[in-house]
Amino acid sequence: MNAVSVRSVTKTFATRGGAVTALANIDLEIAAGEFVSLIGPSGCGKSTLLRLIADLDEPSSGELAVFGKTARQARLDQDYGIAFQQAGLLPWRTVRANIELPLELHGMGRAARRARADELIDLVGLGDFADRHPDQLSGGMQQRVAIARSLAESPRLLLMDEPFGALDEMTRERMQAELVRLAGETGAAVVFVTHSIPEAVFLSDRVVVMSPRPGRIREIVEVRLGGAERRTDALREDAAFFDRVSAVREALHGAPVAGVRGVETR
Ligand SMILES: Nc1ncnc2c1ncn2[C@@H]1O[C@H](COP(=O)(O)OP(=O)(O)OP(=O)(O)O)[C@@H](O)[C@H]1O
Repeated sequence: MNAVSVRSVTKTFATRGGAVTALANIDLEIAAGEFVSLIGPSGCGKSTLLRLIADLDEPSSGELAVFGKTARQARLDQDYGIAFQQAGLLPWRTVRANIELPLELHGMGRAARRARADELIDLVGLGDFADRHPDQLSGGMQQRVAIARSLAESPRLLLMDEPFGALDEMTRERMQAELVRLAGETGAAVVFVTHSIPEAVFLSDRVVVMSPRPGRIREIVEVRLGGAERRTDALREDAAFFDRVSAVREALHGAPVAGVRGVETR
């Protein structure tokens, strides 16, 4: 059964200036365990698509399934972890308590919760900050807390909207490698929104290239550079990697040049 199934989905927003079609006729199947990135010019509907999958909004037409359930049922069953642009942390809770929150809500015992949170804090490199509050952290650190929280229950689907956007380049590359490893180990499918072509290529099995408004899928680029063990710094220097980066870039530039605004090509 596929992790995500999007069929003929359209999303229109009513605005003061009239109806805005954010997504037009999107069809996309994401297999269990598959890593798929969404990339495209600013405003092409990447976040909207992710929000529909997460049941934070509803399609205007078409159908959407998450592990064969409605998006709503999947949300109620908490079948996925979410890490979005805004970290969405609770300001009155410490880093550790924020990460423990989903575990607490699901009735995990105190000791097990603490052990799991410590593991995740270690993973995102916040060992010295476990007892701090979000307002005592940088934006990038807050994002790392949100990522740790999304991983807390080893979900079989992760929905991530530019989760590494505020990270410095070194941390970003380390987190990319960790995310690939984690997704591989837990068999989680990932839907990942990014503006960075190299990031999309490094992480993904497939890169979905979207066109400017109304957002459509222009092309799906197969990447498949190998398992987590191959996703090392060496891969970033590899000819196969550059080849896929070029393929995604060309797919994006199929648009008028003005259309690629907002996409990092570094
Ligand atoms: N709640 C809303 N009401 C009205 N219009 C909206 C709403 N949410 C999104 N839109 C519009 O839908 C389009 C797609 O927005 P979306 O945020 O999904 O794009 P995006 O590809 O994620 O952009 P970015 O890369 O800049 O984050 C945009 O034109 C946006 O203005």
